Amino acid sequence: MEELLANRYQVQKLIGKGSFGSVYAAIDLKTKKKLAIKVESVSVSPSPIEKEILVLKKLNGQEGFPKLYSYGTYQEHNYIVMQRLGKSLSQIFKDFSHHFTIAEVAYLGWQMVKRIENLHSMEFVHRDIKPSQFLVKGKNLYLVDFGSCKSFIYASSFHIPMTEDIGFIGTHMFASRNAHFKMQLSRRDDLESMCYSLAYLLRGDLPWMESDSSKNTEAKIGFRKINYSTLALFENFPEEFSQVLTYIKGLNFYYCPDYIFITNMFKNLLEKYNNNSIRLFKKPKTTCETCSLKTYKHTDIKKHHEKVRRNTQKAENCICLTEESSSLPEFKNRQQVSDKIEANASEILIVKTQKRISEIIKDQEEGCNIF
Ligand SMILES: Nc1ncnc2c1ncn2[C@@H]1O[C@H](COP(=O)(O)OP(=O)(O)OP(=O)(O)O)[C@@H](O)[C@H]1O
Repeated sequence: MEELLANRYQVQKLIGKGSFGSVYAAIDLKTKKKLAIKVESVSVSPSPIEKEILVLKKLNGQEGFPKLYSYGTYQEHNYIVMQRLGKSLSQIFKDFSHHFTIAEVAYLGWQMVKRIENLHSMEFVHRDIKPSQFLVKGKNLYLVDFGSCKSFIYASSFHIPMTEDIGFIGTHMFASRNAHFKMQLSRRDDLESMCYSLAYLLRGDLPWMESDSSKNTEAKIGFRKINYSTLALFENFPEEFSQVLTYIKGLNFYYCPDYIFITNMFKNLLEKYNNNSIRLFKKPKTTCETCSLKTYKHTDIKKHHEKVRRNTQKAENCICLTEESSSLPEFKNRQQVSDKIEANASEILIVKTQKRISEIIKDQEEGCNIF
């Protein structure tokens, strides 16, 4: 990948890799805007990027979808220049040690339905809904990756027919049951995958995934998914989640889902559970396992350790080692200083005692009296 694309976009670093392409952070030298550039080889056919351009153009930067700035072909690669967004839900879920509250998942459900409804209103089905396709920026959730999209309307007003044997489309873990049957997918399937994404964010796993990856073939996962009951999937969680999935599972291939019904279910849940406790859009404080500071705000652990190292050096070089010391204005963590003093003091005591004992033994050997 060249560092300067189309004489305007300065490519900075790789931020994500998908099955077909790579996504780079970049900067527009003209406007100074922070951008993301998705790149894929021209040899990929049919080209997911071409489909993505078509969908992004139609979405036209609506709330919750990345803005499209430019696209083209450059040195055997197709590329899209778009708005740069933040972390994906799967990355944030990891940052929160795979634990979201019910209010957080209900909030995400509410936002996800809005995005999916919006995409459907443009006559596209996404066909690969999963947590990593939702990116956060500011207080908004964005839906990305439109390479698997399909228009479900043809000749201006006809719904595509329900055909079979179209091949598997999507991601095994989150795909709808119809996807495992290789059936043509419609609006209901995006919503089914959304429910599996929410189940994953509530539970931290999905029951059809085995730890032994050889057991996770498309057919085996499909079989387990079909036989797993909706109630069992959301056992121990508010019934609204299973009610939504039961409703979606009952939808006809051609049917326009009742998005308001689904949205209201999540809104009700938000009212029941404390919706002030949503942490998703704040930077998490994480427990650091490798050093003495309990929490850190830096998302970059290297930066965090560098700071701890600098602070520790200051403590070691300090002359006045008392907790109240005013000679350490820049050293914020006084507790750490006092812990260090205690550790140093007991070490000195041990050395002194050992020295004294060896002196006593020496004196005894030389026949001195000890009082
Ligand atoms: N606009 C963006 N801003 C910031 N990061 C992005 C953006 N678009 C995508 N990414 C990051 O790049 C990763 C890969 O992007 P994307 O999913 O679009 O690629 P893909 O090749 O279509 O992936 P796959 O086929 O595996 O779903 C995403 O998970 C996300 O972390």
